[in-house]
Amino acid sequence: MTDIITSSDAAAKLIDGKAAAAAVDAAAADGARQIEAALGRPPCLAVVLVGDDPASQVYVRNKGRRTEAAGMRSVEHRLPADVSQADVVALVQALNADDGVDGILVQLPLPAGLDETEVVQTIRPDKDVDGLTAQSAGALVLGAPGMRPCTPSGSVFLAKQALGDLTGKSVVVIGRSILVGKPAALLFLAENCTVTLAHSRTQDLPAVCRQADIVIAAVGRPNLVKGDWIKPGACVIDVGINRVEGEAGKSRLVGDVDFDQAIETAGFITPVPGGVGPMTIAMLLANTVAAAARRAKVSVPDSVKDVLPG
Ligand SMILES: Nc1nc2c(c(=O)[nH]1)N[C@@H](CN(C=O)c1ccc(C(=O)N[C@@H](CCC(=O)O)C(=O)O)cc1)CN2
Repeated sequence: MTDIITSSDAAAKLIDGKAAAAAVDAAAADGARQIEAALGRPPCLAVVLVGDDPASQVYVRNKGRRTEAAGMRSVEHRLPADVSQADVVALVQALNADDGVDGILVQLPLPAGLDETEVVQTIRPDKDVDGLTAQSAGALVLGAPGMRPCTPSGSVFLAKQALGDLTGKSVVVIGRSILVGKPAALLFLAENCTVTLAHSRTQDLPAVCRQADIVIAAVGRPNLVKGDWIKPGACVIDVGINRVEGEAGKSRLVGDVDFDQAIETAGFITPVPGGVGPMTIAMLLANTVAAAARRAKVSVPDSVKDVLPG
């Protein structure tokens, strides 16, 4: 297995999200084999893509490929951007009722005009492999079993690879989205961290960040977090994926953290691309195996339990 933590020429070690995702994909594949042996069929993930957003098309294609590579069944439903709200809801209801489907994911964002909240809340909680329904969010708040959102779960996994037990660590999460910031704060709290949830109205954000052992940057603002915002030796998990104009008119991806600065101060840092991004799909595969197991009332395979947050 490729190392997940590797050294760099600068102060910080790199957290290799691709290597970590490969390890989680392998754990999901192992779990999928066990589910297939128990049920006579592999776990099945249904993905709904509405419209033709180029990035969403890439993510959905990659989800399908990696689901199948892990030995699971992948079903894709594509709807045009001008589909009605009622038709999207009806498709989700049909997938809810389909006993052969274990997990349902609606790729976000939905095109303007569609009510994202209503669509997501239509997903049956036991098939909510994205962890975004009110029931999943409530279970996270309560510390009860349930599906956890994929990118925050991936962030916890990477932080544990770097630091081991996270108990007592001070964590600053920048960004309060439902997809990443809020669930990330709760997941790190569940790891016994002391969590600050910072956002665009936080006063003196650099000073708030400087006291963190772990910084989770999830605001969608390219290079917002500067090197002198980072406590020496801290672990920096960059969730931002921002496309910016690069040299010769070519676009390139950068995170929310100024990587070239932060790598000189941090102890550990995720790159963009190749950091948290690949973990999002890896955790989706692990959630799909867990959903299939729980629906069939068989134990969640240990390989999958080991990679999901506690
Ligand atoms: N229903 C959901 N929608 C969206 C989610 C989600 O978790 N559930 N997250 C993002 C998109 N996303 C998965 O859906 C996702 C984003 C990024 C990556 C990834 O591997 N990124 C690569 C770079 C890819 C590129 O070149 O563009 C990386 O960071 O290395 C995977 C999945 C929003 N929507």
